[in-house]
Amino acid sequence: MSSLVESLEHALSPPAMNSDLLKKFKLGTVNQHAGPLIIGVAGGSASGKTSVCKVIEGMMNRSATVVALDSFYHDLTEEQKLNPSAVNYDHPEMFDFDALIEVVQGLRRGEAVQVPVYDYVTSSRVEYTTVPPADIVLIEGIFVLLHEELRDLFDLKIFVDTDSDERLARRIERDIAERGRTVQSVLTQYRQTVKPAHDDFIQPTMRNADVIVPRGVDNKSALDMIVSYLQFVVLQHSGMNSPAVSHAQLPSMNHGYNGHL
Ligand SMILES: Nc1ncnc2c1ncn2[C@@H]1O[C@H](COP(=O)(O)OP(=O)(O)O)[C@@H](O)[C@H]1O
Ligand SMILES: O=c1ccn([C@@H]2O[C@H](COP(=O)(O)O)[C@@H](O)[C@H]2O)c(=O)[nH]1
Repeated sequence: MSSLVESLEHALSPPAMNSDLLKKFKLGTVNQHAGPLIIGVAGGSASGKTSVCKVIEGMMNRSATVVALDSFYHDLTEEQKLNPSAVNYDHPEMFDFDALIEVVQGLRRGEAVQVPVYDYVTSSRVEYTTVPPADIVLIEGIFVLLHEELRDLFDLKIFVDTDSDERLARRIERDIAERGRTVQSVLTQYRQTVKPAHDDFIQPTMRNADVIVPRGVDNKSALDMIVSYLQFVVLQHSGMNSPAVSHAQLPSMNHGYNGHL
């Protein structure tokens, strides 16, 4: 145990892991509640939140599931429906946080939950899907570290920190390929709402994170450390080990992830 704590302390330079989390980790009190570990993953648009979640999900040797804040956009008003491309999708009031909190609480109780499926092309909820319970629940979205009640449900808070020029480049490619946009529409939306929201609401939530992951999935060391940490906490939580579990009992750092999705 102490060797793991020491290696985490040395490997993660501040502010990568905050001292509160390290303290809880040392005391073995990260996850005090029954049920799965709930992890919030925030970051700017196209920072790599979804990709980071998918990699963590794939590396865990326990069941894991990902729920996106974007599934919880409110329905557009009749007026907004007349011109959906003029809507500001980057304001916290656009989301139904209460519905997301209910879903997180259900998963925390070990229940299957109904989650909306959002269509970015039509900016609407198209159906619902059943998400089964899992040992690890990842909640990703631009504002997941902003909303206090939601934030308080997380056992670990991660912020994916990717340069804004790289995020814009990715957003242009992704939104044209997957979300029915043009270069011009992506640039206009970025200037009018995406960048201001990032500066005003999203970037400041980095201070609420326990762990900051620069460069997203390119940061293989950070993902290895997060997964080892989660395996350890799940083991501790499931009573398979005492808090004095030794480093040697930890799952291997090599989970077969080679840096590619
Ligand atoms: N490290 C990376 N290098 C290159 N492209 C990436 C990287 N991470 C994510 N992407 C791509 O960038 C886009 C946005 O990534 P995604 O994980 O969906 O971000 P977010 O969930 O933060 O919007 C996707 O098309 C994804 O394939
Ligand atoms: O109808 C919509 C809904 C959302 N958006 C944009 O999506 C991003 C958030 O998703 P990420 O996967 O985190 O990028 C947000 O910045 C909205 O601008 C949209 O364009 N249309």
